[in-house]
Amino acid sequence: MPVVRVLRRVACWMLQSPACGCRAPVLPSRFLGTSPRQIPMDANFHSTSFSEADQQRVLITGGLGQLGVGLASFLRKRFGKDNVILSDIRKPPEHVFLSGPFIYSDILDYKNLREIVVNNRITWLFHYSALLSAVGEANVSLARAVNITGLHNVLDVAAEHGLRLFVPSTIGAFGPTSPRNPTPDLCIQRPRTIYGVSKVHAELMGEYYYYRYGLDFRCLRYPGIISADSQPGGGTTDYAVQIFHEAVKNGRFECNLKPDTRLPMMYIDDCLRATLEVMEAPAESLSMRTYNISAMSFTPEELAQEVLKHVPELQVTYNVDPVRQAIADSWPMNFDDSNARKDWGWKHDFDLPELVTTMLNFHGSESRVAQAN
Ligand SMILES: NC(=O)c1ccc[n+]([C@@H]2O[C@H](COP(=O)([O-])OP(=O)(O)OC[C@H]3O[C@@H](n4cnc5c(N)ncnc54)[C@H](O)[C@@H]3O)[C@@H](O)[C@H]2O)c1
Ligand SMILES: C[C@@H](O)[C@H](N)C(=O)O
Repeated sequence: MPVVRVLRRVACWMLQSPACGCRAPVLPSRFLGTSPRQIPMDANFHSTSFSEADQQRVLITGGLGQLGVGLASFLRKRFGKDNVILSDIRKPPEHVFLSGPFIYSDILDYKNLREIVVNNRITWLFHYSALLSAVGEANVSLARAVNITGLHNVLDVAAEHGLRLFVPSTIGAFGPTSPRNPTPDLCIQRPRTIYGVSKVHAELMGEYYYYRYGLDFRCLRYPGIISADSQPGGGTTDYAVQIFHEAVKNGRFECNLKPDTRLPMMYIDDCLRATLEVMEAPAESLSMRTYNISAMSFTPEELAQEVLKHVPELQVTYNVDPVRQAIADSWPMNFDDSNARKDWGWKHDFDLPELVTTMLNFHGSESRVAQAN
């Protein structure tokens, strides 16, 4: 039954992971484009000169945004200061520049990216460069270039040099026709922002490179991330960071989303720990390459109520930004992350009360917290 045998081989290639052993290279060559991106026929993407036991050499792209500096400091504790290179197209502030290796890297410049990976013997790449949801809508062509063309460069470099690649996705990869409460890992994804479209593209391209070329692609869909010592880069969930700055600075906060807009959120420490955990998870524990992760879900009103317990004089008003509101209304309200919990043991530490206390403590309001308790 030769037809059945052929169909079985094709199905095996399409359905199984590269680790299954039955996926002999089905196609004769691995061309990802024209020179300089040609990948030789005999390339083996798993045969770098580094084994799992070796010291990782890490590159973070887009590292000067809300999350990258925290990620670098977290990974440096694990891999050593000099083994984690932060990169961006912006000039780093002095404390960042002095805290460990920093390098200029424009992800739109493929040769520059490849040179950095080769010269620094990079083994793991965390790809953080992006234009977020609100700024993306304000500059669609730049968002398309950075989020889509930039991703292609990163995928090709990672595949060419056998890197383990982490790309964050987002709650924004879902849209109004997705189930929103809760949103599972696998469901309809028809986002209506360029940011969301580019992130669905990233999820699919990464998974395609995994199945097609054996690229070790790992991806988490982050909720809105809340951080104390870094500013958000122009997203829809930014209000949940800004309320803390404003509460402490001047006791007033004007929210740009309606009071009952429910979105999934996470404290940055949980986000960074999840990122390292999924990167270190044994390949055989990963039943998927893209996972939802979740911690809490709240509305501006609920967040304000929790902050008011510590800063009773805080005045919150609402002045809705129609662009951000339309985006938020199309996003998940609650995120189902049961697969991450089952497969690689994901568990969050911070719920809303711990988040609020931690954020206010960081902003120097310990005295107010003490007074309120
Ligand atoms: N912050 C969140 O709440 C959140 C939630 C979900 C997913 N994510 C994802 O996590 C990643 C990091 O997010 P963030 O909040 O730090 O973003 P950010 O907007 O704060 O930072 C992005 C960085 O990318 C850099 N960048 C822009 N163009 C570049 C280019 N051509 N080459 C290299 N770098 C370039 C910018 O200079 C900036 O420092 C992004 O991919 C984002 O989509 C973030
Ligand atoms: C949710 C996330 O991807 C980002 N904070 C945004 O609002 O655009």
